Amino acid sequence: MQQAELYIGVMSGTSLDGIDVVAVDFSKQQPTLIASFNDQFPSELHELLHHIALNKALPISQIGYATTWLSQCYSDAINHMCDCAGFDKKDVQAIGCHGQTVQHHPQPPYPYSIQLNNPSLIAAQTQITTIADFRSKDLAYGGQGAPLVPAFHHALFGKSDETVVVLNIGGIANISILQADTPVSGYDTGPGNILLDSWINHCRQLPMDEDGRWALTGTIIPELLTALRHDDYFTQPAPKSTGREHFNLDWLQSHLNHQEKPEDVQATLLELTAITITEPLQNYPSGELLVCGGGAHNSALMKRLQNQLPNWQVLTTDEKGIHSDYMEAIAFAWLARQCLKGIAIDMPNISGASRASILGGIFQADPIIR
Ligand SMILES: Nc1ncnc2c1ncn2[C@@H]1O[C@H](COP(=O)(O)OP(=O)(O)OP(=O)(O)O)[C@@H](O)[C@H]1O
Ligand SMILES: CC(=O)N[C@H]1[C@@H]2OC[C@@H](O2)[C@@H](O)[C@@H]1O[C@H](C)C(=O)O
Repeated sequence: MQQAELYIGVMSGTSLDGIDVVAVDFSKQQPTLIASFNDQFPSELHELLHHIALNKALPISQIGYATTWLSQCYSDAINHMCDCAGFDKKDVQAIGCHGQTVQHHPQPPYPYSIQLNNPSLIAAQTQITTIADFRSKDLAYGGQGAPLVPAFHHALFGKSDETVVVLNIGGIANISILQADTPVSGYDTGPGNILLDSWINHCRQLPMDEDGRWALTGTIIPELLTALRHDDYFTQPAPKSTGREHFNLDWLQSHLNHQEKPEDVQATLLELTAITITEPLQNYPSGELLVCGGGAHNSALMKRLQNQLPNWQVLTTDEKGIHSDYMEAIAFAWLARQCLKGIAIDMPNISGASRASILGGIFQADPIIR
């Protein structure tokens, strides 16, 4: 029997909705999800991370404290998943842990992308080699450092004659364009769930607009939609990447006259999200749009995507055998594997980096003391 090739992937994304952990076997043609676990952040940690991500004035000690607490949560989630799945941690080759992005600034002269993470703590608490800091090398070669998943989407789905676009709707939305005879490309289109979550949270203290139900009670405000679409990010050519430091509640409120009905603002945000995702795809006559990330559960948003791309087939990646909630975590398991094997990730057409490079830093597990 073929030996399993087990890796663990850990993702906590810009939505700040918690931690996804997966165990993946790469010994078969398609990665096989062996186990998964989703954990919420403790509410105090959630609030702290939110403050840091919004660049609110905080003593630096709070960043240290949040990093250790977060990494402890990652370790606990990994250990919990391994215990529940009942596999021996010695069989796991490595963990790929993205960390929590709190600032992403790929612009010169001093580009940086900050993910809170303590991979030494994770290696110590899990006794599994841990790989982290996946973005810095790409930034060092002049790339955006994001998005990284298009390389994985390519490895996963290959390229066919038909245009295939993989769309992740997380806090930020990003696309990967897979086309025969064309290098894989991909970039962040702009807001995914971030504005929808922020506005409903501000107005109704809810974490999300489930299935877009509140947005559906409102009416799109054309002037507001036009004003929001005027943001320079949307017309900027790729390579490009963005984050919460740009698209956030303050950004939205700077465009409001505060006479709007709140549900109309939500309807407008849903439309903005759908339009900015589909606009770049209007250049293709047809194709397959494979959606993953939490936004794939937003049925109102999914309907708008299909309406705006009438000649496309809009599906979730579940229909292609990859769990849409765990795509990013699976990608970090894959990135850990590529790093451990010393395989360079081909990013130039995606991030604008000057060369392909081996992404991630390795934090070794320690030998067993007898
Ligand atoms: N049933 C639902 N209806 C509407 N929205 C939903 C639903 N389920 C999940 N979501 C949205 O998905 C979000 C979480 O998505 P996901 O976990 O993919 O984000 P992330 O990984 O944090 O983001 P990123 O990919 O930007 O790093 C939630 O914050 C919520 O907005
Ligand atoms: C800097 C950062 O953390 N960016 C995230 C974010 O979330 C979605 C989008 O923006 C993407 O660019 C990226 O995450 C995925 C995992 C990526 O690098 O492909």
